[in-house]
Amino acid sequence: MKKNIRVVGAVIIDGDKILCAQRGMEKSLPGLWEFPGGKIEETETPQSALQREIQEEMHCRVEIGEQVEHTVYEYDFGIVHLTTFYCQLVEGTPVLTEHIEIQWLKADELEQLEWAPADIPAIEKLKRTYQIQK
Ligand SMILES: Nc1nc2c([nH]c(=O)n2[C@H]2C[C@H](O)[C@@H](COP(=O)(O)OP(=O)(O)OP(=O)(O)O)O2)c(=O)[nH]1
Repeated sequence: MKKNIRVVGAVIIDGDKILCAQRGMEKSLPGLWEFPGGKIEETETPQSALQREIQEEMHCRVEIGEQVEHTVYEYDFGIVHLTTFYCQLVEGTPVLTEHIEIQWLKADELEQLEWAPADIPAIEKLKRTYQIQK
């Protein structure tokens, strides 16, 4: 049986732009785009895991808001349960550590990147939400 992997991702919003991060080439899903974040550890809530991951990966602190989307996607290496949350930067600016590249894009530009498959529902939801606001 495949292992279940619980993952959180931060949809960091600054004005009308969203932070996108490109995965390293030595990782699973090499070179695909994702929301910064990672696996939830045993003792963590989704929010505390997200806060820790953003601190570790981006060297900044965020305020975590509403859930954007929850998706379950079966990869060859396991079943990823991905929950994404709206976040605002409250301290520091994101820096590159383990990602290859970061980009700030508008919601309707997100689909220009090649995203990890588990992220597609969140990308579509963000695009719809943005269209309603316009
Ligand atoms: N952080 C993050 N991970 C995602 C997203 N979408 C998606 O399918 N994933 C997958 C990639 C990884 O398999 C897993 C996140 O684990 P991680 O970020 O802690 O793991 P990792 O890449 O450092 O290590 P590994 O999977 O290469 O072992 O979830 C996303 O938007 N953000």
